[in-house]
Amino acid sequence: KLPLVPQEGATDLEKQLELLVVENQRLKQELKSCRSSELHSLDAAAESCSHCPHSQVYTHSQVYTHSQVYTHSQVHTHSQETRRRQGEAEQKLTLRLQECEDELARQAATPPRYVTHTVEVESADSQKALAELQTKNTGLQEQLSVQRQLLRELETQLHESQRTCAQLRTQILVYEGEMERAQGQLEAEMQNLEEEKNRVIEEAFIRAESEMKAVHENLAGVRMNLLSLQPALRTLTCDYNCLKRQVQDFPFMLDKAITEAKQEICQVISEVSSANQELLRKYKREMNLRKKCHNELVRLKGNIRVFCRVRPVSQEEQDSADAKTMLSFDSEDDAVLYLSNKGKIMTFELDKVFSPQATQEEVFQEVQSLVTSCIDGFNVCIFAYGQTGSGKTYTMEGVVDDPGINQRALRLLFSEVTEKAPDWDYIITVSMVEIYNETLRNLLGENPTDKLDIKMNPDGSGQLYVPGLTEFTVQSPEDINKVFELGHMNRATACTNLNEHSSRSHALLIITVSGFNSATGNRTQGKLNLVDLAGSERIAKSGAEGSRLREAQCINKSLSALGDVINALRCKHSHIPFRNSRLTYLLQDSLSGDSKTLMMVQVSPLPGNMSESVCSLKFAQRVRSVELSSSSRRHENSSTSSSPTHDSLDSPPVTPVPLPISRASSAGSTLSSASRTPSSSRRRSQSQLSTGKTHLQYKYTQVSI
Ligand SMILES: Nc1ncnc2c1ncn2[C@@H]1O[C@H](COP(=O)(O)OP(=O)(O)OP(=O)(O)O)[C@@H](O)[C@H]1O
Repeated sequence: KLPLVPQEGATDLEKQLELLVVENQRLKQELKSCRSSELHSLDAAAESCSHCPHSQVYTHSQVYTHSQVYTHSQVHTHSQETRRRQGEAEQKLTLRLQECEDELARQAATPPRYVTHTVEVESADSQKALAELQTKNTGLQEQLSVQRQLLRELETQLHESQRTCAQLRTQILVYEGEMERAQGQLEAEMQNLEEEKNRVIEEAFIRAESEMKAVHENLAGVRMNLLSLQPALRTLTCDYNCLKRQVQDFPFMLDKAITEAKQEICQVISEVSSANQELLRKYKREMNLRKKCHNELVRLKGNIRVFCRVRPVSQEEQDSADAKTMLSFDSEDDAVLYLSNKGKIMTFELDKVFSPQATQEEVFQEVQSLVTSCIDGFNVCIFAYGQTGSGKTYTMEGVVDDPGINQRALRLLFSEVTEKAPDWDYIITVSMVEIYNETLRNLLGENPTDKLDIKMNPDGSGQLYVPGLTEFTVQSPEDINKVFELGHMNRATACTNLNEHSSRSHALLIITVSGFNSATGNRTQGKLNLVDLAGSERIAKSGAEGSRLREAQCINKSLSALGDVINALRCKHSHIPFRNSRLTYLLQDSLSGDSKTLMMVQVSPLPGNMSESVCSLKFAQRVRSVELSSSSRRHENSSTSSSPTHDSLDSPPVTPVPLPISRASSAGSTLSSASRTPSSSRRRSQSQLSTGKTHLQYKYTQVSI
C-alpha cells in the first residue's frame, strides 16, 4: 500500500491537536508550579511560626497535610486563604485540563480523512483485465483494417462518382442544347397558333355578322305578326270581360245549385234511410232466423255430443314392441270405431270418431258451431276425457305451432264478434281455474295457491259465483296468448312436477261473451267452458297409497259426479246432483237449461292401454246412449226394438266387418248422426244401448276405487 496522502484541512487539525497538547502540558506545568509555590510559602510560614513559643515545629509537608489543625492564627488565616486560592486555581486548571483532554479525545476519535489508492500488480483481476484489453486491442486493430478497407472502397467510389459527375455534366450540356432547340420549336408553334387564332376570330366575326342580319330579318317578320295579332287580342279582351261578368254572377248561381242539390240529397237520404230501416228489419229477422237455425242445428246434433279422438302412435312408441294398433275405423261411417281386444272385435258408435290422422283444424271444424252458439247467449261445455297420455291436453291446448280447441275457439269468437260490429258490442272475458283434490285455484290470480270458494250470488238471482276469481277482458289474439302464458306459468309455480300435476287435476278455461245491440237494445250472455279433465285411469286399482290415493279418490269423485249430472240432465230428473263435486258445482249453469255439452273422449291405440281405452269408450257410448234415449233422438231410439243389456256391450258384434251405411247426402259435414238416415251399423249399435242410469252406474264402477 502507498503512504497516506493527507487531505485538505487535515494539517490544520493536526496543528490544533499539537497546540492542544502543548496547552495541556503548559497547564499541567502551571498547576505543578502553583502547588510547589504554595507549599513553599506554607513552609516559610511554618518557619516563622517555629519561633513562636506556642507553636509547634512543622515540616512544610506536615503543614500542608495538617493545615486544618494549625492553631496559630496567622498561619491559619494564611493557610486558609492560600488553600482557597489554590483550590480555585486548581479547579480552573482542572476544568481547562478536562476541556483539553476532551478535545484531544474528540480529535482522536474523529477518523482521519484520507483517500486510499490501491494498486495491485499481477493479480488474477489484473491478468484478466490485461487479457481483455489485449482482446480489445486486437478487435480495434481489426476494426482499423476494416476501416482502411472501407476507406479504400470509399476512395474507389469517389473516383467513380467523379467519373459519373463528368458524364452527367456532358449530358447536361447535351440537354441544354436540346432545350434550346425545343424552345425554338415552341416559339415557332406559338407563332403558328397566334396566326390560327386570328384567322378563326375573323371567320367567327363574319359568321356572326351574317347571323345578326338574319335575326334582324326575323325581327321584322315578328313585328309584322304582332300587328296582325292585335285584332285577336281585342277579341280575347272582349271574351275576358264577358267571363268576368259571369264570375260575378257565379255565387248567386252556385247558391241556387247548392239549394237544389241539398233538396235532392235530402230526398235521397230519406229514401236510403227508409231502405236502411227495411234492411235492418230484414237483417234482424235473418239474424233471428240464423240463430234459430243454428240452435236447431245444435239441437239436432243433440245437447250432449260425444266425439272420440284416437291419438297417433308416437315415434318412440313405434320403435317399441308394443307398437301395433288395436283400433280400426270404418271407411264408410266416421262415427264408428272397432277395437280388437283379446281376440274379440268390439264396435263403438259415437257422434264422430277422429282417426290419428285428423288435424287440429278438422277437429275444430266439428266443434265450432258449439263455440259460436255461445255468442248467441248459450252456455257450452267441452270436456276432454281419457286416460293420462291419451291426448286430452293436445286436443284442448295443442302445441305452439298447432293450437288446440282453446285458442282456436277464442280466435273464432274474435272474428265472429268483429263481423257483427258495429251493431253489436261484445266483451269477451277469460278466467282460468284448476281443480286439484277438490280444491279450486285461480290460475290468473296474483296468488295461484289461494283456494277459491263457490257461493250463491247474494243478489237473489240464484246464480253461483266465485268470489275472487280473476277475469281478464281480452281484445286481441295477443291478449289470448298472454292469458294462456300467465295461466300456464301460475299452474307450473303451484306444483313441483307440472306434467304429473296436470294429469291429476282438471284445468278449466272459462270464456264469457257478453253482447249488447245498440240498435235494438238486446243483450246476450253466453259462457264457454273448455275443460281438460284429469286422467281417468284407475290408479287406485294399482294399489296407490297416500297422496296418490287421495288424488285418485278426488278424480274418481269428480268424474263420477260429472257422469251423474249428465245422466240426470238427460233423463230430465227433477234433482240434478251438481253439488257432488267442485267440477259440476262450478259448471252448474253451463250444464243445465239450454246448455250444450261435448265430451271429447281421447283414446290411445296401443295394446298396452287397451283396457283403459275400452273403459273410456264404454263411458263415451253410454253418455251418448243416454242422450239418444231422452232427447231429440227419442224418435230414433223408439224405432229400436231391442232393449239391450249391459252385457251386450262387452260382447263382440255379430259381424265385425263394417256394414254399408247410407248417409244423408245433403246433411253436410256439420250435421251429425241425428240427421242421417239410420244405418244398419247404427241400428246394430243402438240395439246394444240401454237406459243411461244403468250404464252410468256401470261407469261409476269403472272409476271408483
Ligand atoms: N293427435 C295428436 N297428434 C300428435 N301428437 C299427439 C296427439 N295427441 C296426443 N299427442 C301427443 O301425445 C302425448 C300425450 O298427449 P297429452 O299430454 O295431450 O295427453 P293427456 O291426456 O293430456 O295427458 P295428461 O292427462 O297427462 O295431461 C303428447 O306428447 C302429445 O303431443
